[in-house]
Amino acid sequence: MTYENIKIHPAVDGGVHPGRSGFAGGTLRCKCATDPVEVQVGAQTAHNHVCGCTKCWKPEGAIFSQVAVVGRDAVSVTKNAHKLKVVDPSATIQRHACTGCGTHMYGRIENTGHPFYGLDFVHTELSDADGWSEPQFAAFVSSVIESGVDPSRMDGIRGRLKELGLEPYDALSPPLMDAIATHIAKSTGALAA
Ligand SMILES: N[C@@H](CCC(=O)N[C@@H](CSCO)C(=O)NCC(=O)O)C(=O)O
Ligand SMILES: [Zn+2]
Ligand SMILES: [Zn+2]
Repeated sequence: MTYENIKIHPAVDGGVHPGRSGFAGGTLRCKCATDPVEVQVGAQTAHNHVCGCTKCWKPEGAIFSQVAVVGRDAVSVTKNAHKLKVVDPSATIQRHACTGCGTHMYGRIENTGHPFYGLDFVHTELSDADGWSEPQFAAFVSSVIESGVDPSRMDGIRGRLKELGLEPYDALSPPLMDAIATHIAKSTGALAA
């Protein structure tokens, strides 16, 4: 059985396109027809994934976002920074969105104690460069229901994700969840630092 007609995200619906080793970054551009915000990302991304959570930015019609991380030092706003505003200042990931078109340009963690402090979250489909790291798994899959996806569609959605090689998880992937737990255990003293 094929689940080919189930749409996940435009970047993967035709099959996952592999990244290129040696790729060193590019420019993300928002969707505004005039004065778009531009963000320079000066490195290859890591841990790219599709995310079903309600907080990550999705292109029109998509039920998943595509989101990767990159060192915050590699990220700089190069055009129209004045259009950016943090979507939810109380969130762990401070998503800087364009007030003109709503596109999230980068998400930053300001809590220095957070396991992922130092990494920014970016949507590399906002760049026309070819070579960004490809998505490796699907995170927060059950959360698409929170955006209004009918629960009866979940078997098909998980089937399609598996067909694409994007193993579905209802949180982050096991290695990332283990990294978070290790960080917490070291900060509480349950594990030696
Ligand atoms: N069911 C919730 C889940 C939201 C959530 O925890 N999202 C994750 C993943 S975002 C990128 O992978 C997270 O880490 N969020 C922290 C934050 O958003 O600040 C929902 O769907 O809303
Ligand atoms: Zn914009
Ligand atoms: Zn998310």
